[in-house]
Amino acid sequence: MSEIRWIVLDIEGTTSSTESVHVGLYAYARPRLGPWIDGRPGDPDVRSAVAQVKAEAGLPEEAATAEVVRVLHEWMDGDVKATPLKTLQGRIWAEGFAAGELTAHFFPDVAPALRAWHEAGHRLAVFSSGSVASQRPWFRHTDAGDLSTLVERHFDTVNAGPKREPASYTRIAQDLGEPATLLFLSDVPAELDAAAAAGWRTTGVRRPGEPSAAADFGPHPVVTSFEEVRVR
Ligand SMILES: CSCCC(=O)C(=O)COP(=O)(O)O
Ligand SMILES: [Mg+2]
Repeated sequence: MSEIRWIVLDIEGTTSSTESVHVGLYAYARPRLGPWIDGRPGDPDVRSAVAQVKAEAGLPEEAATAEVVRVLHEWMDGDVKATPLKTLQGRIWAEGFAAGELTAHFFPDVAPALRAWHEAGHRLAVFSSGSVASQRPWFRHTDAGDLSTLVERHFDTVNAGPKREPASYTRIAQDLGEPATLLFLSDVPAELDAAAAAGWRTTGVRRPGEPSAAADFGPHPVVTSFEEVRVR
């Protein structure tokens, strides 16, 4: 079997608790979305994200910010991983981290494992629905110290594609290397299925108390902690 060169990490439910994302980050973004959008009328990324929200939600182009925010809130309530929502959330969170108002939660086994894997020569990347703009500060401002220097590459639904589609993993492999040398860790079986279909190695992360505790991981190896992940 090929040596594992890159370990690619999902965030929510894998490195970090779902509660910390939903209660910590989502609650931070929720009241800020409207004023934040209205405060950046000339920002091309914000304009593009707002236009995408309207298109995806079937709103007219002239819809008011309040209508857009209503859709964004609905998506957050359903944890819909819509790219324009992730773009807007990510920019707001990045400011929150920079201002010292947010700290990222990591499960206690994660930071020691990342340091050990890095020390052993494995390279680390992230593939999350959370935007790259939010992934970077998430790993920099953590309750386990600054982990950002361990992570060399960041992928999201913009630069790689949807996480449940094999083509996204093929795209990442074109960047990182031979699929059989890439290991993806995730709490979502459909994401692991997509990675495996692209030739990647996979491990399901079933953490007690997380939504994945009841998931069926099918043929994928399963761990409950990063201490159990086989990287050989
Ligand atoms: C930088 S943390 C943002 C987390 C987030 O918004 C998200 O949707 C996480 O989804 P994942 O693909 O990591 O399960
Ligand atoms: Mg996840």
